[in-house]
Amino acid sequence: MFKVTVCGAAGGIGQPLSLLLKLNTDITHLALYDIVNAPGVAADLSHINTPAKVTAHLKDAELPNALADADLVIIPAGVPRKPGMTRDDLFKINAGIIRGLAQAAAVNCPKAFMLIISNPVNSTVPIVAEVFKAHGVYDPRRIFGVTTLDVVRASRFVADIKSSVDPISTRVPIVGGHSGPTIVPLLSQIQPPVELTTEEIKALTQRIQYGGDEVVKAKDGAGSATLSMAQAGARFAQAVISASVRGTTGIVEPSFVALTADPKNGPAVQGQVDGLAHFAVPVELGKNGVEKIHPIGPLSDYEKELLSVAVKDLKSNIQKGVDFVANL
Ligand SMILES: NC(=O)c1ccc[n+]([C@@H]2O[C@H](COP(=O)([O-])OP(=O)(O)OC[C@H]3O[C@@H](n4cnc5c(N)ncnc54)[C@H](O)[C@@H]3O)[C@@H](O)[C@H]2O)c1
Ligand SMILES: O=C(O)C[C@H](O)C(=O)O
Repeated sequence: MFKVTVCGAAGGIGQPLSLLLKLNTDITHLALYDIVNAPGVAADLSHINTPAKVTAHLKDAELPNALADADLVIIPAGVPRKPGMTRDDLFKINAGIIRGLAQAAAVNCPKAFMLIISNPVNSTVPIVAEVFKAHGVYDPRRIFGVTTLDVVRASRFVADIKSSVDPISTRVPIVGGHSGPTIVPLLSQIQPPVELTTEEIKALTQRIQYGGDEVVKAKDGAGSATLSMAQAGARFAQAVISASVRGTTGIVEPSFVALTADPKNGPAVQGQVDGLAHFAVPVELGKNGVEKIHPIGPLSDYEKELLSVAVKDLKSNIQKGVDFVANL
């Protein structure tokens, strides 16, 4: 039995993400929550002949039912960017939405894996962590900021300029956070290795850091990435589910997590990033969520510069989330 709840299930990400989750045969119950249109999405998906039972949960009164006994909660609820906006501009609206959903999750499914997609991820993940702390149910191994889209894009963008590169199997480690300069691609560590010139490294780094803006611009006011995000979110959910339900070992995915999630290796990363509480790192998944935080590895001088810029922004983004919960 494995119940997944999608909060924001009727949205641009929520609908294709729920479709991909309905196709996941490890899921036995898919609960779809939104403040609009959840019944329509649920009725539609419930006709697909896969095992998951689909239930609809509309508006506040249905939130406890949606979350009750969930094993995994994935949250793409909230507003997306329009051209000219930064992800941080979304804080004003999304912080309150995430806080409310986290409060309900802390009460109704305190042991669930929490996968946060809503922006600004650098602040919304600390909000969820602080709410869980306030309820006395915090387990840093179970709260994840979904940064998978950055690595999905990065492998595709490398393949765009190197025709011999397989975009499916090529892995580009990305550390830091999920917004412009906090996204730090480690192109010196691509696996399998790819030879890149200094110009190619700079151009690729810029494109990976601002990949989200490409979509926002192309959608021209109609939102941000939804379909690629749904694929990335389903991939990350599958990774967490495979490690926890099937006990599959050796699954490594990037995620924005608390460095305390791995008391053995987290402090080593912390030493490199000036005491940040949260950081996007390659994470090895296990039965309880974060099993191991992988080291950042040796960085080129260029990557070290990028990292020092990222750390400054991250510090204030994280503090903003922490303060939002503290100043209730
Ligand atoms: N982490 C990432 O890589 C990544 C990628 C793309 C988008 N995003 C973010 O995901 C979020 C959603 O994007 P979208 O394009 O799906 O937006 P959208 O507007 O299409 O959908 C958002 C959905 O959330 C619902 N919603 C609003 N308040 C809610 C609440 N209190 N409870 C439950 N549902 C609520 C809305 O009704 C809507 O259906 C945005 O914040 C966006 O910036 C993150
Ligand atoms: O760019 C955005 O605002 C959405 C998302 O964070 C993305 O990276 O596509």
